[in-house]
Amino acid sequence: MESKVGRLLNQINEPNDIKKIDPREYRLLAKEIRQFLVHKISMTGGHLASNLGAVELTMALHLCLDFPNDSLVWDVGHQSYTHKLLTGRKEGFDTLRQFGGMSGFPKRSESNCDAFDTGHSSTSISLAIGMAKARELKKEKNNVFAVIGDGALSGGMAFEALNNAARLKSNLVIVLNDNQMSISKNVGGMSKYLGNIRTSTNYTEFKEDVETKLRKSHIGNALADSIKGAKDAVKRLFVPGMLFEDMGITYIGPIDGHDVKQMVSAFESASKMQKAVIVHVCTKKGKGYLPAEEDPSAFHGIAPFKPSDGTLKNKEKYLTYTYVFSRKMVELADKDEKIVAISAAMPSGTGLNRMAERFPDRFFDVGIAEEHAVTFAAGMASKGMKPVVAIYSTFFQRAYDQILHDVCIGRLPVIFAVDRAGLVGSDGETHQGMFDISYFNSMPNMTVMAPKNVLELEKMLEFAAGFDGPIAIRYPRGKAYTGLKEYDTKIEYGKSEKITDGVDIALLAVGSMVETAVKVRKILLQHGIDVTIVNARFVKPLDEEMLSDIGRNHRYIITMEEGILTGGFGESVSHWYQENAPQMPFIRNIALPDKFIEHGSVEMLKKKYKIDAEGIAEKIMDFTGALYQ
Ligand SMILES: Cc1ncc(C[n+]2csc(CCOP(=O)(O)OP(=O)(O)O)c2C)c(N)n1
Ligand SMILES: CC(=O)[C@@H](O)[C@H](O)COP(=O)(O)O
Ligand SMILES: [Mg+2]
Repeated sequence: MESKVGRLLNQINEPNDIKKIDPREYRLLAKEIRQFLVHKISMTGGHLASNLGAVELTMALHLCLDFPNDSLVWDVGHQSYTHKLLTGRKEGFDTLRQFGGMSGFPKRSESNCDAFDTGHSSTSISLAIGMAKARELKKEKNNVFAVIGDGALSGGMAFEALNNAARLKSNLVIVLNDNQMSISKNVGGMSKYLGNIRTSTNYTEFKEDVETKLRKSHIGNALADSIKGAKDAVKRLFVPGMLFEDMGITYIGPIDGHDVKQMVSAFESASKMQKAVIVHVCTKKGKGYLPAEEDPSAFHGIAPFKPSDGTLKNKEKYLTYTYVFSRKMVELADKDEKIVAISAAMPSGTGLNRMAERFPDRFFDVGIAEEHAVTFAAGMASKGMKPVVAIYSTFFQRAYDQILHDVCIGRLPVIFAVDRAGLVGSDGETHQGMFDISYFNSMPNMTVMAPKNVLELEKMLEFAAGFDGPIAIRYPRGKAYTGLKEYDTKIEYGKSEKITDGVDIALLAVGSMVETAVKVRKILLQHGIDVTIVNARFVKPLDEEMLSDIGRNHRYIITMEEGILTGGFGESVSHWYQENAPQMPFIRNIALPDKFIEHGSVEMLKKKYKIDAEGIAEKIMDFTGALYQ
């Protein structure tokens, strides 16, 4: 693959510049874009495969739309790289997903051609309906297009939106980018339906052909009308997209999503109809780069790699919490046949693929449907099963009410494996796992735990498997902590673990923050300050005996958590002392600020927000300054 910006891409520096390109050169332009994407993403990492698949689709959209007047909503937004390129953001690719650099998702702050900031799945149709309605009310004239993948179409919100879209009286074009893939293979009834459409006759051509030919022929209109009636009755047998048509949404397709000309003509026709129209385009995830075509899941979100063969540049192997979780799940499931596992379209991201291989009948991928995943688990738990729902912290946000209403009220034994809890890094503000402590903490009947290291994750999973009630275990992305192995006391409900005994200052740390607390202690020791470290283990319920003890023996109490301050562990601890301590200790809560955290490496972000060891030690010295000057 060549790395330089090609001749045609070089001519595209502003929105709508693509319209100046000679149509005979579209194929070459698509090639240049792919070369550019592979080259740049090989250096920064990013969502390669989805973007390679959407090159011609994005070109066709840009040929039909007028930016920034028209609105184009990208579902999830991970496939918007070509859109960024065609709207004058070539240079941004040097800093893609890096601290201070260009985001990997659409961002209105980055360009007025980005209609909405996205990151979570299945929102595009709702957003686009909202924009179309606003356009109607404001009596404006512009196009509103949504691009949704077949994976994102498995999400409940997308179905809710389709239900609503059928009532639109003005134009809305929903482009369904069907590559038969979510991150892994796409699953479910809708995916099967789309598969059937793909393999059926192209009725769009057929329908027009039959009617036009009849009306033009000497058979005449009367016969055409009567045949049309009969045809309507039988067409359900083989007409593609009839499900959408029956709902009141016009269906066009399936169309080759790598044929710019075909797509342009479909988009132009679709944009003339005063209603919602679905244009179904079929694409290949990873198109044009063999390693990504062969393994689109691996190249969905990829770390920097060698473009020559697609192998990762950083060969360092390290243990992750996800891996430890996946291994332990299989072990637990082996011992207890009531244990089942549920994933919302992320079997490999959560490590549940191991469970899927070992116990295919007890593993369920429900698609991008976090709300359904949780209530489905509640149903199983109500019948005596022990479901483990493994979802990233950021995506569990979707299922707040299902956890609260369907699981917690009935105290059902559902285990929530909260992966990617804490800062995740380069995906940025839509993906940071910083709210889960607060939302799980707010739920009655919920137990919330966080392991300090890999061994403790295993122990917590064992504990949870034998626990009768809702329980969440949160653990972070990336390299797992393997230190402090010697601290492995039995997990007891609501009990913390003392790591070191010091004087005056106690650090009460949650999960990943125990490792940081050990580092903070080292720094403080250099200043002659020895501190007590407590591994909280449980965020909820609080270890009241420990709090009472620590409160009696320490003047300063520092809580530490990798989550937002509001509603978090620190606030619970402060509140407990307020209510229970005869004399209030000085308390400082170390947590993430009440704001959305941008993209960048986790290390940099921790430094910026002063939740790294140095930052925390500095805060502690400031806070306790009077004592130690
Ligand atoms: C609510 C939510 N759950 C999970 C994800 C993780 N996720 C990002 S992209 C993706 C697959 C999307 O598949 P599709 O829409 O078909 O797009 P493709 O990558 O195939 O182009 C998933 C599961 C997410 N972004 N949002
Ligand atoms: C776009 C999206 O939501 C996912 O692809 C996400 O980026 C995956 O994150 P991990 O890399 O942590 O699995
Ligand atoms: Mg897809």
